[in-house]
Amino acid sequence: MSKNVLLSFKGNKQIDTEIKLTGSKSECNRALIISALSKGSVSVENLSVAADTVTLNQILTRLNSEKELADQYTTVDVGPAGTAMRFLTAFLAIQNGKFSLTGTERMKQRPIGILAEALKSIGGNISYKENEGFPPLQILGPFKQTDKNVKIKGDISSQYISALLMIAPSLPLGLTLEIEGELTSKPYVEMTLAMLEQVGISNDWNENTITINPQSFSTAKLYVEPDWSAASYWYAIAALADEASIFLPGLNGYSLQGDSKITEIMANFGITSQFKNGGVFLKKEPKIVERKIFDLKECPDLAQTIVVICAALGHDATFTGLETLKIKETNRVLALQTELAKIGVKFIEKNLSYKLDCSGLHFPEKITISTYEDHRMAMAFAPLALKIAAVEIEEKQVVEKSYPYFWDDLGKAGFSVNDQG
Ligand SMILES: O=C(O)C1=C[C@@H](OP(=O)(O)O)[C@@H](O)[C@H](O)C1
Ligand SMILES: C=C(OP(=O)(O)O)C(=O)O
Repeated sequence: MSKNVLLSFKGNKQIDTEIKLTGSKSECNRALIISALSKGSVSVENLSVAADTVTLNQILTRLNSEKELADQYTTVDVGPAGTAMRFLTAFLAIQNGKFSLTGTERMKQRPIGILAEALKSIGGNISYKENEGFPPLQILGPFKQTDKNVKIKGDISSQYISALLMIAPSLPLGLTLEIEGELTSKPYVEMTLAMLEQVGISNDWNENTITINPQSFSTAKLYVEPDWSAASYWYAIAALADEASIFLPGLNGYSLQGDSKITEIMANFGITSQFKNGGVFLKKEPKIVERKIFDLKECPDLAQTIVVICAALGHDATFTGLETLKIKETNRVLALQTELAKIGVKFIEKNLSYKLDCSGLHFPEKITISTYEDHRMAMAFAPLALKIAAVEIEEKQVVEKSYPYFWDDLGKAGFSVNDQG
């Protein structure tokens, strides 16, 4: 099977297309955990085809059918899915079985200690099977809650907090979570609370403390919106094309997803977003880009998209709020630095901010982009095919994590997409 894909865009760089995006993996993975905790009273509509969601769904379905085997060890492998790892750590901690929770080699380098220790502090029986603070984990039930108060650092990953919030209503004492330090990726915590509210779970968020009392889930349907992080690549395509008119059905202006901020960010680049006919229309208007500073603390998954857009447009800029990028699917800072160097662009780290220096920007005839097991490296660099005659993206299957039909959709929009050895 071919591993790489070669992209090009022949003729005028005009994009006129309609792309139906799959559901948000963040919303789906919350919906699946909430549905499992609700013991069936909550159902999910518009499930994503993202591999991270398919994996979590399969795991939860299997766990449900194996309940009677509570004395045996169950190995649960989340692959590269960060949300599945974090959400399942909390979910499994309150089940009756014995679990070994693991993932890819990269997952074993992504920290879990903050969440595991928080769960241990309220009665969870969790230990590290290899390295202290990292997966794989051994998780043993049954769970006996010993405390309702948890302190948790907020600046490493918001997923730890979301994981705890989702189990909170099912705990005999509920939970009072005190977030220490600055909260990163805050819209994802708001998404968790909003989805819990949709199924009848109330919360009290006061400054840095969130309380959820023991409550039962109402009978409800959670509807999953298409993925705004995936939409960001279409904004990038619009930004790099000469002309663009793109319709993305199903997206709306009142999203739970923080990455919907892409509409606002891309307005700076002349890409307008008009919500009508049940979706969003992107149009490219002539515009001189003036914005020089981008703070992406609330939308870290947009970082690669926006950095590559700026680089390709030769737009020097400063980025902040990227502290968590080094512990995602790959060290995204290093990956960006290495790949941007191939077009002469520097991404310089200085005092918690990053300067993009495009003074050496050049477009070679052909470029090959490494993806480091990171779907967003592949998708963020693919739009460069509107500027460079041939763009080869390595390990094309990485996109499956969140957007399996990405290459097909590029083909639909007029890119030529050819498998390479
Ligand atoms: O809760 C979620 O669904 C996510 C939260 C974010 O992670 P961090 O909170 O670790 O930044 C984001 O990067 C990830 O893709 C999905
Ligand atoms: C960081 C991401 O995912 P996760 O943390 O869920 O692996 C992502 O999708 O960009």
